[in-house]
Amino acid sequence: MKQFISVEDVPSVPRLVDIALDYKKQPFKDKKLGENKTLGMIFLNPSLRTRLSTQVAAKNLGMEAVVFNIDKEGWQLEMNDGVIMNGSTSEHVKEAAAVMGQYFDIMAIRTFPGLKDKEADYTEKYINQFIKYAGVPVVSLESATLHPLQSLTDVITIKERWNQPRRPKVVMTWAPHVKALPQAVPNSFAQWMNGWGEVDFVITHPHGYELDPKFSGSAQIEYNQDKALEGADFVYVKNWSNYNDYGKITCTDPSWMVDNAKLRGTNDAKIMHCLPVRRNVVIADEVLDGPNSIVIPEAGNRVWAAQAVLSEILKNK
Ligand SMILES: CCC[C@H](NC(C)=O)C(=O)O
Ligand SMILES: NC(=O)OP(=O)(O)O
Repeated sequence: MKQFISVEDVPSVPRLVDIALDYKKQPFKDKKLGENKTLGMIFLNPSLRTRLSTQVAAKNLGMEAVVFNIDKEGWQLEMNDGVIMNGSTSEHVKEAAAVMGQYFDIMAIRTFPGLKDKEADYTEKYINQFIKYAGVPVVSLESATLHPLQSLTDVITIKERWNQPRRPKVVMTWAPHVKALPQAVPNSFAQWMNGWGEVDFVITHPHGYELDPKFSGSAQIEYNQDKALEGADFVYVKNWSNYNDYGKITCTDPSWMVDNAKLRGTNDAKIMHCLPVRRNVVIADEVLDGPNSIVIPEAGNRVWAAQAVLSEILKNK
């Protein structure tokens, strides 16, 4: 694997999931693989899980992880090529990315969307500039439209819990939020559920909240949340801002919040969320504190997902 930006960078999802589950059983079996190698982790946005789990994964492989909050600690970056830099930007991404490529063997970067310019976000302008100039493999820590480490984690979490011969019904449901959030996590979850191909996948959301069809793909779309949740084995809860009316919040209906009553029609479904979650806005306390929530072990699996990705890139170097 040369980079990890999307499910399209993964030759075999089942094989990568097995590698991750093997690391979960034997975390230190490849602790020399990354010896004398350095992972640079560049953040343009906040993070808890991605930052900490990827650092632990690097350590498990013997790698040194260097974390840089470039939005707070670095120079203001110019992302547009060919401009006269006489404004507020002090350094061009051409130099910044190339210099960091001199220091690191692998670069990992988080670049949230601006949610203003749909074209800039959906052409992945920012992360593609880093890929173009870094000169080393790049791992996405969540880009404008995708979050592949989270989605690999979610596949791992479903795979390790499902032991019935039939395909599980997995339902991703929109839920309200007080801020306009990216579509990256739901885009990515849909892309991986479709790419993995081992589940019956349904997406439910209010009218107008359709995701980019290139990500929702073959998923069944159901606008009636209760109908969608009938018989669900896994419920993946996530808010996202409107893709069609780009970056806007066009629905604030609190009845989309997931509570125990909402889950009555499911097949005793396990509840998933990438975190951070707004309690009692997105998911009710009674669900998050109940026996069916697996959001904490789901977050724990972030380490094994990152370790599998880093090891596959190191083996390719
Ligand atoms: C992993 C989630 C990161 C981000 N969440 C927030 C709150 O910005 C999102 O919804 O994409
Ligand atoms: N799920 C996830 O990526 O969490 P952070 O934004 O805290 O890294």
